[in-house]
This record gives sequence, structure tokens and C-alpha cells, in this order.
Amino acid sequence: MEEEDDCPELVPIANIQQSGQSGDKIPVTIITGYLGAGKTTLLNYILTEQHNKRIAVIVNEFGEGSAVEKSLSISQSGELYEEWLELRNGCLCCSVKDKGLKAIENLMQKKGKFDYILLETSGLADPGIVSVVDAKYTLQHLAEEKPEGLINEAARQVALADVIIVNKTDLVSQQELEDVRIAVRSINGIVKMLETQRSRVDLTEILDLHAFDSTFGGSLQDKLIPVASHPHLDKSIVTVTFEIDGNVNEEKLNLFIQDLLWEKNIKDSSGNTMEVIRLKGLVSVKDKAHQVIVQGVHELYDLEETPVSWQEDSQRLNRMVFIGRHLDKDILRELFLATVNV
Ligand SMILES: Nc1nc2c(ncn2[C@@H]2O[C@H](COP(=O)(O)OP(=O)(O)OP(=O)(O)O)[C@@H](O)[C@H]2O)c(=O)[nH]1
Ligand SMILES: [Zn+2]
Repeated sequence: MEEEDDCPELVPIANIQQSGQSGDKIPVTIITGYLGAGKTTLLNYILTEQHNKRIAVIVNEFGEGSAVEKSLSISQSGELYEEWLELRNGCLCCSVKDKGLKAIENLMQKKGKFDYILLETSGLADPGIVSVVDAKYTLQHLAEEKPEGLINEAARQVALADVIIVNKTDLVSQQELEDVRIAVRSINGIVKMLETQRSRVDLTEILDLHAFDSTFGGSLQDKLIPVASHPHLDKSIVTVTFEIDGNVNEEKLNLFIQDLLWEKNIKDSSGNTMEVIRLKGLVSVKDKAHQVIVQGVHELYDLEETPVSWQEDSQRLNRMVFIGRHLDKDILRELFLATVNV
């Protein structure tokens, strides 16, 4: 038995920087989705389709016990390799940050030859999240009432996704499909939606997501598609966005985000704690020439400076997206405003 906090072999950063590709990062796409939605069908499609892309796939089968084996398939110019990767923690959202990523780095070191990594999980994880939903059953899953305090799992997966694949369109009418579109939009107002049969999707749409570029290229207002609310659905998860001019004070911004995600002491007007599942932002930090991206998944968040610089001071602004429960736009806006121009 290994030590509890043993990680797969650590790879010195200097040794990873040999691929000579754009930067040193290999995009990671995570495939999630409700039971039976078509994740395996999608993986099989990705691995058998002729695409001239080198893709590593890690399938995270949630099992009993703490040590769960993961099948790892690598498709390299048509060939399929299988390896086993062990993530001791069955929850990828925890392990992907540490052990999972180190295992992936280790894998890259060994093979050094692929362009994309896919993780399949029914839990949640980091950016680049593709969620497969079943066109026939998703409305039913979204409408399931959960005991107070629990988030509907299907709704959470929609909330977390950067791309939603509405699969099994062969099983529904145009009207039913339209209802699914509306339901998805009402939860996640900025997600990219694709519609498929047998998960046959254009791979360029789901690999190398640049999740944040696609969110913030162009006006956020254009991406937010307003929808009429659907009477039968759990309307508790919503998307809130706003844009505010000016520069933020980084320390105050951190405190605001920590109050929201960690301390959980920000409440809506009825006294309910605001629960943020997904947070995205493009912010202008005072005295920083470059645009900064904020990204959060549950309690985890990061500020990351992008290579993009602000063109001129008059353009500096902050765009924020919050997806979660009990979110009050006016209160969030006021709190954010207090971090600006100080
Ligand atoms: N009619 C129809 N069936 C589909 C489609 N895509 C997948 N299926 C079927 O749906 C079933 C479930 O698909 P999977 O790919 O195994 O789903 P999954 O999300 O991996 O399922 P779990 O791993 O059990 O969560 C299989 O019987 C597929 O053949 C589709 O577009 N239309
Ligand atoms: Zn976790």
C-alpha cells in the first residue's frame, strides 16, 4: 500500500517543455453527463473516428472503495493503447487538481505524443467541460425535486458545462427538442449547445475548448440568450452576468470571491446563502497591462493573467458570469463594484 498522499511520479516542469508545440499546455477536455446519456458512445466515436489527432482518454469509472482503477486508452494514429491509471479519490473534482494532473503530466512525459487529453467522469472537474445530455430524458432529470439543500445532479452538470451535447435527437420531436434547448439555456445562459445522434459531434467543437476565449470573445450580452422560464423545471440554478467599467483592486477582488466561495457569507435578499457552482470572469486588474481571467468551480478558483493586453484605458472593463443558486444580480453587482477603482 502506498502512502495516502503519494502521487504518481512527479515530473519536473523543465522536462515537460520539450514538445515544441504552442506553449507547453495540452488541452484537457472533461466529458460528463447523466447515466446513459451517451458518454461512452462519444468516447468510442472519438477513438475510432479518423481525425489525425493524438488523443489520450482517461475513463474514470466511479466504483466502490477508495482505490479505483481507471482504464486509460490512447488513440495514436488509429492505434489504441490501454493503460491503467489509479486515482485514489473517486471524486475527480478533488483529484484532478493534484493527483490527476500529476498523473497526466507523468503520462505526457512517457508518451509525449498526444495533442489532447479527455477525461470521462460523472462528477465535476475543471475547465473544458463537455456535458452529454439525453434529449429524451433530460427534462425529466432536470425536474426531479431534491431534498432541501441538495442540488439536482443533472442541473449541476448543465451548470458546469462549457459545451452541452444534446444527444439522441432521433428519439424526440422538434417540439421536445426545443423544450430541451430552453431548459438548458435557462440554467446556463452562456453554454455552447450542439445536437447529435450517437454522439457524432465535430471534434473541433469539443477539443481544445479555450473555454474562456469562447466565453469572452465578443460581447457577453450577445452570448446570453434570454429565455422564457419553463414552468415545470427546477428554476433554482440560474446564470447571472454583468459588465462593469474600470479597474479592480486585486486584493479586494480576492476577498469578494473568497466571501462568496469560501466563507459563503453572501446572501440574497431573502437571506439564502448564494451558492456559486461556476464562476467565470474577465477582469481588468489595476496596474496590470494584460487581461486577467477568473475561473471558479465550486470552492476552487484562480486568477490567471492572459497574453492579451488591454488596447487602451478607455476599453478596460470587467465581465463576470456566475452560475448557481440563490444568486441576486443586484447584490453581486454592488459587491463587485466595491472592488473597482480603489
Ligand atoms: N437512440 C439513440 N440511442 C443512443 C444514442 N446515443 C447513444 N445511444 C444509446 O444509449 C445507450 C447509452 O449510451 P452510452 O454511450 O453507454 O451512455 P453513457 O453516458 O456512457 O452511459 P453510462 O456510462 O452508463 O453513464 C446505449 O445503448 C447507446 O447505444 C442516440 O443518439 N440515439
Ligand atoms: Zn471533489
